[in-house]
Amino acid sequence: MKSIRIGTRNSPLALWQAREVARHLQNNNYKTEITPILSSGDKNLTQPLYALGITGIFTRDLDTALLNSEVDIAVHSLKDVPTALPENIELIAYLQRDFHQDVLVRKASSLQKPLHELKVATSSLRRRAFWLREFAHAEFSDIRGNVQTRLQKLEDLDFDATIFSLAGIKRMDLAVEYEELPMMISAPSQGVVAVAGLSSNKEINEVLSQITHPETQICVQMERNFLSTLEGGCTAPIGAFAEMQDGQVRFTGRLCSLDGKDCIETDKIFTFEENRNYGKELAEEILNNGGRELMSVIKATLKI
Ligand SMILES: NCc1[nH]cc(CCC(=O)O)c1CC(=O)O
Repeated sequence: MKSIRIGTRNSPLALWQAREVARHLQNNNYKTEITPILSSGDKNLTQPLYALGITGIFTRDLDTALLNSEVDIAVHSLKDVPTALPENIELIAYLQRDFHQDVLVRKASSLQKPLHELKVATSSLRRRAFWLREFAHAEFSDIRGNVQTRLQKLEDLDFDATIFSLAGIKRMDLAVEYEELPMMISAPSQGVVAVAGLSSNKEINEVLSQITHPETQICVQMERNFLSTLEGGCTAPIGAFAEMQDGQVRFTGRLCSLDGKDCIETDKIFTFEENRNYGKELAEEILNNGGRELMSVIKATLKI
C-alpha cells in the first residue's frame, strides 16, 4: 500500500494528534505522511463558537479535503466533530482515551481566591452553565484560541482563571498547575482522538479498524448518541462521560439551563449489551424528566 496521507488542522494540538495516529499506523507497518490543512475555524477567532451559528467549523475543511481525495484520512479531536456527518464520511477509528476531565488553571495573582470569586474566561456554554450551577453569581469573559494562546491570554488579560480539557494540556506537555473540577461533567467525547475516512474506501477502513480502541469506541458512541438525541442539531450545556471496565459501563450525563439553575442528570452503572442504544435511552429519560422543556427554552434563547 502507498503511504497513507493524514489530513489534520495545523495547530500544535492537532499536529500532535495526527502524529499519534501516524505512530499507531506505523506500528502496524503502514507508511504515513502528514498533510496540514488550514481550517476556517482557525481563521475566525473574534466570536465565540456558538455565535458563529454553524457546527463543524473545525471539521469542514478536512471533510472537503477527504471528499476531494487530497488526503486518505482526517484526524480530529472528537469533541469538535458534529454528530451528523456529511454523506460518505464516517468516523472509523478511535484512539484510547487518556484524560477526559476539565481542569482549572489560575493566574499567579489569583491563587488564593475562593472559587466563587474567580472571574473565569470560557466561551463554552457547558462550562459556564455547570460553573453557574455551583456559583450562581459568577462572572465570565469570552476566550478563544488554541491551548497556548489561551494560556498567554491568562497571563495578559483581566481575568483570574480559565478551564481546559486536561487532554490538551498533557498532549502539549505544558508545565502548568491545574485543579480538578468535580462539578464538571466533560463534553461528550472529550479527550478522544478520532479518525474519519470515506465510507466507500474499504481498503483504508480495514487499515483503520486495526488501530481502534474498542472500549473507547463504545463509550464515545454512547456519549455522542446521548448528545444527538438531546440536542437535535442545536448546541446546549450538555456533559456526558462513559467509562467501561470488564463489560461494566458507568455513564454520567447532564443537561442544564444556560444559567445553570435547572439541571437534569443521570448516573448509571450497567452491564454492556450489543445492539442497545444506551445513549439514546438515557437521553430520552432526561427529555421525559423535563429536558424537553429545558431544550426548547435553550433553543429559543440562542435563536437556533
Ligand atoms: N474546545 C477546543 C478543544 N477541542 C479539543 C480540545 C482538547 C482535546 C480534547 O479534549 O479532546 C480542546 C481544548 C479545550 O477544550 O481545552
